[in-house]
Amino acid sequence: MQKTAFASDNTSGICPEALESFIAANTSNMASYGNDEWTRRACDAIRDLFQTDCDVFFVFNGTAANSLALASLCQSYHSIVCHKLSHVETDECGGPEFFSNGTKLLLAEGEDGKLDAREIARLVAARTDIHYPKPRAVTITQSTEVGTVYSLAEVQAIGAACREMGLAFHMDGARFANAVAHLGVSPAELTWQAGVDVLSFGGTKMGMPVGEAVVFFNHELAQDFAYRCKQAGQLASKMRFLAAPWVGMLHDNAWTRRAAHANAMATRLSEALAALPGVSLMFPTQANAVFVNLPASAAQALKDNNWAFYSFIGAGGARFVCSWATTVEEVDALIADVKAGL
Ligand SMILES: Cc1ncc(COP(=O)(O)O)c(C=O)c1O
Ligand SMILES: C[C@H](O)[C@H](N)C(=O)O
Repeated sequence: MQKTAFASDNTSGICPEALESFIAANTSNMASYGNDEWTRRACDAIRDLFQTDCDVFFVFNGTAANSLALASLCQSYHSIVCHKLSHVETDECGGPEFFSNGTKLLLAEGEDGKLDAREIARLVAARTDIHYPKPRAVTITQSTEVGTVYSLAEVQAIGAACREMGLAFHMDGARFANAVAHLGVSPAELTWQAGVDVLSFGGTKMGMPVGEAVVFFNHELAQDFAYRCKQAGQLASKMRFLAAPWVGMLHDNAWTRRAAHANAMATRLSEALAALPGVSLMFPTQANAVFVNLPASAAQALKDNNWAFYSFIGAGGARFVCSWATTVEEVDALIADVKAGL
C-alpha cells in the first residue's frame, strides 16, 4: 500500500470541523443551487473574515477556481503574467487559456517561485505592439507551489504595480490558509487591502472534502460569474454540501489553526532533512511543503519503501507536503527512511 501522507495535502481526509458542519447540513430537504441557508452562512462567514462585502462563489476544485476567475478578468486577446512554476501554467491542462478563449500566459522568472514587480513590468513592456496579446492580469500563488510565502510587502508591491499598469490582480490561494498562518496578518490585509481583485480561496487542501471559494473583491469583475460557473459545469445543485464545511472551518479560526499545524510539521521535517548529509533544501520552508535535493540512493530507498512524493521540480528534487492531518510520528518515520537510504 502506497504511503501518501506526504504526496500532497489533497491526500488527507476531512478535517473534523469541516465534517461536523457537513453532517449538520445533512438535514431534510433544502433549496438547491445555492439558495439554501448553509450557502448564505458560508458567504457571510467569508465576508466577515475579509471584513468587506465581497462576492463569493463555490466551485468544485482549484483548477476551476483559477481558470474561471482568470477568464473573468480577460478577453481572448489578452495575456496573463504568471510565474513559470505556477499551477495555472504547469498543472491545469490549459484551463485558464481554454475558459478565456485563448488568453496567453506570459511566464515570468522569479526567485523562490515568486513574482516581483520588476519582472512583471519587464514582461508587460517586452511587447506592446498590436501583434501580441495585451497584458491584462497578473496571478500569484500564495503560498507558492514551492512552499514559500509572499510577504505582505511583496503582495502590496505587486498590487501597486498592477494598479499602475492597469492590470487585474488574481491570487491563487489554494494554500492561502498556510500563508496566513505563516505571516500572522489578516486575510483582508493580504488580499483586497493590498490590491487583490479576486482570490481563489482553497478549501480542499485546508481539510474540506471538496471545494474552493472564488472571492471577488471587485464587484464589477464578478458580474455574470455565476453564469460562467454554470456553463463550465461548476454550479453544484446541492451547493449546501460545498458550502457547509466553510462554516465549520472558519468558525473560531479552525482554518488557520489547522494550517499552522501543517506548517509546523513541515518545519519539523525540513529542519531534520536539512541536517542530513547530502540532503539540501531547494527552497525555504515557509508553509506546508518541503522541497529537498536528495541523493539518488535515498530517493530510490523511499520509493522502494512505498513512499509517494512528487519530483517534478529540478533533477533530484523531492516534494513533501504536510496537511492538517500530518502527525509527528509520520514525519519521524519519513525522516528515518531518508536516513536509512543515505
Ligand atoms: C497551487 C495550486 N493551485 C491550484 C490547485 C488546484 O488544483 P485542483 O484542480 O487539483 O484542485 C493546486 C492543486 O493542488 C495547487 O497546488
Ligand atoms: C501538483 C498537483 O496538481 C496538486 N496541485 C498538488 O499540489 O499536489
